[in-house]
Amino acid sequence: MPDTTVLDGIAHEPGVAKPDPILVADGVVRRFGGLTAVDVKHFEVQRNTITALIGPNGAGKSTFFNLLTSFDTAQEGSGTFDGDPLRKVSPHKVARSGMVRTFQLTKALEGMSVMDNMRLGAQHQPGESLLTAFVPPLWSKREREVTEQAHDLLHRFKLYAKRDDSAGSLSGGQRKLLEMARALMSKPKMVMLDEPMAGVNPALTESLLEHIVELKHEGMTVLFVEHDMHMVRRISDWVAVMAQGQLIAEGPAGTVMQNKAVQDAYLGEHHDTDLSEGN
Ligand SMILES: Nc1ncnc2c1ncn2[C@@H]1O[C@H](COP(=O)(O)OP(=O)(O)OP(=O)(O)O)[C@@H](O)[C@H]1O
Repeated sequence: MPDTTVLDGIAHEPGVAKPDPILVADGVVRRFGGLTAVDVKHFEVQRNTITALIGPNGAGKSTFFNLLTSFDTAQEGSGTFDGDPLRKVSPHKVARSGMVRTFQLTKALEGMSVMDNMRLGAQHQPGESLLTAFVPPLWSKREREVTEQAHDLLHRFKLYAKRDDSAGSLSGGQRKLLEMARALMSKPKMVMLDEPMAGVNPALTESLLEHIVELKHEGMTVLFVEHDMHMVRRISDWVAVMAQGQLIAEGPAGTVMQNKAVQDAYLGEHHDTDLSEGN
């Protein structure tokens, strides 16, 4: 079982240091023309915990998430993942180093079968090399391993019966499950989830929550961006709040949602989000 009590003694302050951070960002600035979308002085994600990144619309969450996953490049700043520098590394290299993010299914992926989507997810595994691709005996062994791993994950995510269906035929919730299952094909240390609950009907919500908690129990670290406060409260060990590009609060869900700066940020820009206990 992961030991999340390690966060118990940590100050509830933005940018606070953690005992064993797997991801560290320092002085990250991203501007679009005259607009500073992200200006985060310091941010650490504790290993083997579930951390939520929340904030009102336009706070800079997606931009920061893209920077952390190397899908975008900051004008200033640096970061490390598991001790290695993050800057100017391609997303594929990041995946190989053990950090993976989920993607919404694009049109091209929707046209492919569930199983082919899973195979694509295996492309950037740490052990993969050009040699494997060009030596047929190695290739077929690898192919068998990938198929086996995909079948295991599809069973676990209750998508096995759909393995030959096109990904585009799946329901909103099943797509989210496939996005997660596909990400796990790369055997990551850290999983970055972009709004895992968006478009998921209540029937599958519970199952998705359980799968995310399970990732932590298997030793992975999870960072997710989410608007659904109910989910944030249910599964997060730690919550980081952004507003106007900056990190304005950090701490356990209950604490940050009581924070005056957080309540003001939401009241100012996102009237339909209820931060109260009932949510
Ligand atoms: N490619 C871009 N070009 C110009 N401005 C951008 C770009 N991407 C983001 N922005 C701006 O940067 C700011 C932060 O946007 P971002 O999407 O990161 O916020 P967010 O917190 O993820 O919002 P939401 O919760 O609504 O998705 C916004 O003002 C947005 O308009």
